[in-house]
Amino acid sequence: MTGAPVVVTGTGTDVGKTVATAALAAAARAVGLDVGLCKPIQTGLAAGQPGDADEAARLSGARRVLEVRRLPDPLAPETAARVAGLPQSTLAELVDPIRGWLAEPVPGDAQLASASNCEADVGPAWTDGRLDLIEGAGGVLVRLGTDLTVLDLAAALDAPVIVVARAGLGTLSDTELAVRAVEAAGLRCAGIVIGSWQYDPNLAERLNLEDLPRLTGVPLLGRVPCGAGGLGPAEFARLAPGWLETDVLGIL
Ligand SMILES: Nc1ncnc2c1ncn2[C@@H]1O[C@H](COP(=O)(O)OP(=O)(O)OP(=O)(O)O)[C@@H](O)[C@H]1O
Ligand SMILES: C[C@H](N)[C@H](N)CCCCCC(=O)O
Ligand SMILES: [Mg+2]
Repeated sequence: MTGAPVVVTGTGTDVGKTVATAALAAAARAVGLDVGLCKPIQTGLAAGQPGDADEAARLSGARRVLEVRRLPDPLAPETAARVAGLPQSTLAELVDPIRGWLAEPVPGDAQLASASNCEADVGPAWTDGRLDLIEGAGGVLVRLGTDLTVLDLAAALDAPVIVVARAGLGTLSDTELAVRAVEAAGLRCAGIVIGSWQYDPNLAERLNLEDLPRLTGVPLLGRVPCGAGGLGPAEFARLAPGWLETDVLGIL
């Protein structure tokens, strides 16, 4: 029985979903979990260019990557398909390949941490030594297809959802709206990750550390330092677990 994957969405584009996904992947690998990284629809990249899932794998060292569909223009997937004159993605066209990917056994040489001997207190997101992370496109209500969002994917996969948010002034309303959208869809929002944390946070950023969990009702799971995406993989993998709450895997 495979645990549910975890969907990583955000309050918008460029908030840090990919780097936060990579950080979660690195933290899971650090306790022996085998990590899978999925991007259902990648937009804005030509064939052969590394996508978000490839980038998160590069940074974290995770080896299982799935990108279901790629569309050429840097737009919301539904818009990108329309302007390219291509058919819209359906829920089944995204979920079925993901389910097949989730059903694949992890590589035989993976040194898996079973639930019994895993050092960390990890939660129900995995049962057989794996954690699979699915990154949406842009913000939580971005259309992946006609009347289709990443929340529909999360619901179909029974996946908890992490919201990646900005650090500064303006994030309180954006983040609460995103969390409310997740919960209005009947999904569990496992928590918030700040996707780009300044080394010298200003007053609003410092206070948001308390106000984000207080106002949304979900925990702040960590902060990814700004520029983290520019670290080398070894440095990223070494530092990333420290950016997240020590019990983050238990919460998932
Ligand atoms: N290689 C890098 N070097 C420095 N900064 C980076 C690098 N990659 C990403 N960043 C920065 O980190 C922040 C988050 O980028 P990221 O790609 O994780 O956002 P995202 O939410 O995944 O975007 P999208 O909606 O396109 O998926 C951005 O400010 C980006 O400029
Ligand atoms: C192309 C970019 N990298 C993102 N993946 C797509 C972001 C779509 C945002 C749509 C919107 O909210 O206006
Ligand atoms: Mg991304």
